[in-house]
Amino acid sequence: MASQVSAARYGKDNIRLYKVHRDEATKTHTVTEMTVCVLLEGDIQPSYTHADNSVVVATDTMKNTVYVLAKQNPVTPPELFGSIVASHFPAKYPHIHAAHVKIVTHRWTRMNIDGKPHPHSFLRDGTETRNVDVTCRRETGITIRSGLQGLLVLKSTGSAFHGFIRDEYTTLGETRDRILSTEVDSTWEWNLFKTLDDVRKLIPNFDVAWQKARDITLKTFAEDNSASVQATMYKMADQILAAVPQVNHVDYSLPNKHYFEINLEWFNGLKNTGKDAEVYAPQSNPNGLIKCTVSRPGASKVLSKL
Ligand SMILES: O=c1[nH]c(=O)c2[nH]c(=O)[nH]c2[nH]1
Repeated sequence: MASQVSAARYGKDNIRLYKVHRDEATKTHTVTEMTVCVLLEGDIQPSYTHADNSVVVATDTMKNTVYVLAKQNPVTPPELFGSIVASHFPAKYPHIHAAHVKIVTHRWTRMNIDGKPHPHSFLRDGTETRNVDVTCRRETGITIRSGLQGLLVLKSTGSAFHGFIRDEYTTLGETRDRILSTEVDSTWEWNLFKTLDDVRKLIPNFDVAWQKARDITLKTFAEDNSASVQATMYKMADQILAAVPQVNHVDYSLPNKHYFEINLEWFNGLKNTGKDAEVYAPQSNPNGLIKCTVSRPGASKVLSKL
């Protein structure tokens, strides 16, 4: 049977990278730590079907390339560095048509010591990451999806859930006051960039967009009198579209991390439900999982990436 390879990409995952910037004038260091994945696409089928390695850029070469490009270029904002790495491969190798680069940037937040920012000491203040997914296709250009992931939040009131379908399968009670907790995964997709120079023109906008998305997420989470995860996440996405004109699509994926009331009536009639609830049981699983893509009116349809 002459079966064909109908889709293929390959590359190096979990490339770990750290870069320091030393400001000689102020003797201040700034550090960046990231994990990079590079996957290539192109005329590589013979490597699968005929054991022909003459078409193979070794994944080890890809790793080396990432380190060289990190030395020669800024690694921030990650949207720019991702675009530099992704553009390199189709430019360098004629048979490679597209490169996919994912960058996860880990937090190293400057320490405050005796009330002053320390010049070279940092702490990991949470598992939240700033992410980019960049694809460079020789034919079309550069697509960038930016995001933040792993931002764990909780509110102890200001959240309700009622009016949902009640039928013979339903046991959940209606609630006008519940705990709401989630781990935010938010993504915003930039309009297509034709060239790397077009990406460079937007350099300041990438950090601003990340900050706005994060601020909007936190403020809306805190202040919205939530009717549901669905309604609150739509408000977040809608505001990001308003705040960042070059973005047409915003995705959220939010687990609903449940906190169950515990009935303690059995212990001498101890009241711990409804308005008396104070001690709860946080649940690991199962959890709700609520996703959406929100698009600017008139924006071209995206294939669902949910
Ligand atoms: O905000 C919520 N949305 C749901 O769809 C849902 N379903 C559920 O059981 N609890 C919740 N909460």
